[in-house]
Amino acid sequence: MTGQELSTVAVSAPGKVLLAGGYLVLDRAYSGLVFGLSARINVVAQEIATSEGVHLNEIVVESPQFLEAQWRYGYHLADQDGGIKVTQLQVGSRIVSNPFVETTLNYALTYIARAGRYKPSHSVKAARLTILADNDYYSQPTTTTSTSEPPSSSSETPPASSINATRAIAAGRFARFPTTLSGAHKTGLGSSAALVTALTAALLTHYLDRLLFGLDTDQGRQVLHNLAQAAHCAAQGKVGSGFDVAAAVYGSSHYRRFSPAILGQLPEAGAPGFATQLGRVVDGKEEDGAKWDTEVIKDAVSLPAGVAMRMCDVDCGSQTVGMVKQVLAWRAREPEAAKELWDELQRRNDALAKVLKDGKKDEIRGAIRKVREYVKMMGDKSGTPIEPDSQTELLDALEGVEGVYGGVVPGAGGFDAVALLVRDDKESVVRLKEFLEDWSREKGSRITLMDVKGEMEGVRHETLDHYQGWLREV
Ligand SMILES: Nc1ncnc2c1ncn2[C@@H]1O[C@H](COP(=O)(O)OP(=O)(O)OP(=O)(O)O)[C@@H](O)[C@H]1O
Ligand SMILES: C[C@@](O)(CCOP(=O)(O)O)CC(=O)O
Repeated sequence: MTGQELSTVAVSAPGKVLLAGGYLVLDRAYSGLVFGLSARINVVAQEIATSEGVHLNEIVVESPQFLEAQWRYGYHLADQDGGIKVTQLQVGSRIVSNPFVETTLNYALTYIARAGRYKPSHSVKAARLTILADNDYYSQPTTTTSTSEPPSSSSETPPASSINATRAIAAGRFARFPTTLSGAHKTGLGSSAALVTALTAALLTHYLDRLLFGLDTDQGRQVLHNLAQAAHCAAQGKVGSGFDVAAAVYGSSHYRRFSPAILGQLPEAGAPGFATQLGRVVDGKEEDGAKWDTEVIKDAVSLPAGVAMRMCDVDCGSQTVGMVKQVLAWRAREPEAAKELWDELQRRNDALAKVLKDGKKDEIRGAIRKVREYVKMMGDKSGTPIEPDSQTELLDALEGVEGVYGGVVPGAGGFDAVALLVRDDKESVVRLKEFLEDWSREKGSRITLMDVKGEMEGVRHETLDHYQGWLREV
């Protein structure tokens, strides 16, 4: 595996929205209606060329849209089957960590070294990974300029650091932000899950022979899903429902989570036995006791012709932390009442999915109202602002806009977003934008229609022409 040149590859994975099934989907007894989004995180993997006989143990990851967004890592083979472990190297005067990138490298390189039978760790060749995120992942500042030049591909400093502007440059597909990544305002489209998935897919495709891994095979997508779920859970320090990673891999689907126990036995990256255990979990073989029970039914989800799923960013500054804890605490306190509510809400969510799947446009509004009634009840009973009154008022008023079938607070709910089902034509979008401008003015808030739309497709290969000007020569 050491001699040949590795090809440059580009992949992208979509963001997510959980249209129905928030909280329920945490429990395998229930499920969620998940949409993938047109906003994608793209990753390009390139080999870093070295002079003959020189071994460079370095993986460079960068997000040229942001300031100080370059992460460089050395790597070595950890003792006692601990897998490949990366160590962040200092760039400039300080180290800014990126736990999602670092954990993904530990997990993906460990799996690759094992599957590709790389013996010494330096036979994993040096690589550069460039991350480019579609604009809707982060709120754009109110003012944007209209001239956008991607940075020079030969520049040695991270390209975005040469930008002194105080505004994002958003004219192209990929905006350049005048901030660091931590200073950017996320819109909640699942950037970390799409990033972990796209980065894992790029690494697997770049390093492994096509006979060992193919993104377009069921088996390949399963390996990617399992590996990305494991890395994402480790990076975020908890095992969530995983609907965001499933959306990044498979796109829109009816999703039932995996049993959390599947990841329970996995040692920390670098710890003794990590490599073998990770391989066992990711390959998911029944005879190894590692069978995944995730259910992803793509056929169960679609939108009627002429209907689009759109998202609004509600930028009113208030965020509620600990909502999941609060809802689950109520469920534990009042299991019977909660079960009744969960069961009925599941029926209503399924009814909405069926109306959409069957293309019954005239039943969308009624089905959404029924879902919202129970989501509101879940919030009231648990004392959690899942559909807070300000969002209820907005969603009710939106029903009065011609072309809007209805909308919900997606995912965990709260103050920061609504997802709408709308007629997919220009006139409806113009009316919707005008309505949101008037509403924002009246309420002293800022609600914007994002460009992003619901989309069926999951992870995919891309051609390099999308990234012209953003890639360095290596
Ligand atoms: N463009 C990017 N480049 C590099 N890392 C990124 C990028 N976008 C996101 N990340 C990583 O993902 C983290 C954000 O993950 P987090 O789970 O907080 O947000 P999210 O997935 O967008 O949110 P939500 O789950 O609410 O949709 C960042 O701190 C960074 O580690
Ligand atoms: C509350 C929950 O069910 C959904 C959270 O969705 P979101 O991050 O708000 O899009 C949590 C989960 O599924 O991991």
